[in-house]
Amino acid sequence: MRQAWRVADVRAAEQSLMATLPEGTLMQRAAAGLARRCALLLEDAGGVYGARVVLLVGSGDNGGDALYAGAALARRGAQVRALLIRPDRVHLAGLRALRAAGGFTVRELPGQADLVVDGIVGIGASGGLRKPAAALVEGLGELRGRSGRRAPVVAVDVPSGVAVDTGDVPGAAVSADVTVTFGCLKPAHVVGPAAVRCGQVELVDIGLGPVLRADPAVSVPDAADIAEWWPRPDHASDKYTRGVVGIATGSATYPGAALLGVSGALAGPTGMVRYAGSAHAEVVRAHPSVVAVPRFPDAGRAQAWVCGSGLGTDDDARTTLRSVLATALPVVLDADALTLLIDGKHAKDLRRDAPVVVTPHDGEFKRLAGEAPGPDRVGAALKLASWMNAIVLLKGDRTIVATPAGEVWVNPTGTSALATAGSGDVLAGLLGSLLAGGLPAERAAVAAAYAHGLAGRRAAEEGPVTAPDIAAALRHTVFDLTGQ
Ligand SMILES: NC(=O)C1=CN([C@@H]2O[C@H](COP(=O)(O)OP(=O)(O)OC[C@H]3O[C@@H](n4cnc5c(N)ncnc54)[C@H](OP(=O)(O)O)[C@@H]3O)[C@@H](O)[C@H]2O)[C@@H](O)CC1
Ligand SMILES: Nc1ncnc2c1ncn2[C@@H]1O[C@H](COP(=O)(O)OP(=O)(O)O)[C@@H](O)[C@H]1O
Repeated sequence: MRQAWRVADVRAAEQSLMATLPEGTLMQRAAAGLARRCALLLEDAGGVYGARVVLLVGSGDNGGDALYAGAALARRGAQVRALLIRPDRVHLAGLRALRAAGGFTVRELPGQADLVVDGIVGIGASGGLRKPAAALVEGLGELRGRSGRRAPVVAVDVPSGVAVDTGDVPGAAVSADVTVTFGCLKPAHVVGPAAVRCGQVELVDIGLGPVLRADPAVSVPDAADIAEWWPRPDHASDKYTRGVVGIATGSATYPGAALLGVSGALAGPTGMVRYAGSAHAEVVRAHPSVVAVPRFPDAGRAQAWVCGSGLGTDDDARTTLRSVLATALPVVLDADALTLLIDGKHAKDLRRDAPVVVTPHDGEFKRLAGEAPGPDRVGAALKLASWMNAIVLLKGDRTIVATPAGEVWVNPTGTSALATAGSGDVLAGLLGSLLAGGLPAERAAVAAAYAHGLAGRRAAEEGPVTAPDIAAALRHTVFDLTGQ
């Protein structure tokens, strides 16, 4: 698992660490790590000696990092030019170091470069990127160097122009190939459109870990977490002890939603899938192992229910939702179930002892919360989770899972291949199976999003992706993750 901290917490940790160290130590550590990564990129593209390096240098310590790293590269024979955003305000010691190493300043962006270092602004940024920096960053991706290669852009700490604590990109911003960050990750590295701007993120240890005492703003699961959490059968298991998941989705009008939810559930860890709804005949035809009945009261016992997509919003659908919520079981509410909650004004404080996971996309979120997630997706998901007293899985490129207790996870495996009709139905079914298999609701949501994203990627390797392809790829994905 990786974790990211907010700027105020990073600053506090840096202050307490700096108090124990000679002045400038942290910047030297940061710049050394930055120079090392830049040198690796240049070595891959013809060597450091003679390479043309352009530094974009803002007026704060972010610019200082860039200048010291530039000095290190100049000492290895690179031609380093620094474009100072505000020549009247620059990290003077860093500039002296660059000049002493043979680097110099320029007034305009050179026509050619083998590497660009973005040190315009780091965690001290406030608001969108201002002029003249805003105009400067637009053309960066076009710079070319030796043998016509596009110059990679290395961002110092964060790409300039992103909102560090929220991951929003309010205006012009750098798109980096590599972001070298210091001490710990920040939310912009993992969430929102900013995460995409970071490229590959490399963390340089500057000794911050032991003094970073605040709770992280977000956690990011990795494959080892998911493998550890995923329920597995053992020699004493039978189909019931592995858990039974119930699917109450789809309708005569939308049988596909039922089929997709069931196919997601079948890829999960439970020993049995039950289905209740008017698509029962189609479900059994496509998936003979499923026990399917037309009505929820006749469905038999399950350990968790999934309710919503394709269900419709008529009286029958309302009755089914009411029955599902009346159980003492964990439930996943998706799509039409969310609409029914809103129409019935029942979204606030669901007051159930067993957990509820709601899985809105942005449109559903807007209807549930009364406003779109906006630029702070993590903050918005947390607010809705607290208001509903439910776990919120806010779908998107970096799907967010937020709990009423204030924990937040961001899924790193998303792919735009998932943006296809019915993909969310597969996710809801899988999530229900993980809940029924005994995972705590927060972990079930995180694990489902993780595996769903990997399955989308895997399916995309074979061509354009539809929701059944995601469900099919889930089996292989789960095997890769868990060895079973
Ligand atoms: N602290 C540490 O121990 C360590 C810190 N380290 C490094 O320091 C960085 C933080 O440095 P920092 O605090 O000097 O802030 P920084 O990101 O350079 O920005 C401030 C400058 O930017 C300007 N500016 C602001 N917003 C702007 C905008 N929208 N558009 C344009 N300009 C804008 C602002 O101008 P002003 O608003 O004052 O006019 C001010 O001049 C951190 O990210 C890391 O790289 C590492 O060395 C490791 C140890
Ligand atoms: N651009 C994107 N990048 C990555 N994942 C996406 C993107 N757009 C949508 N997704 C994912 O695709 C799924 C779509 O779900 P949903 O909107 O409920 O679709 P449907 O209702 O058709 O099943 C979600 O898991 C969401 O996170």
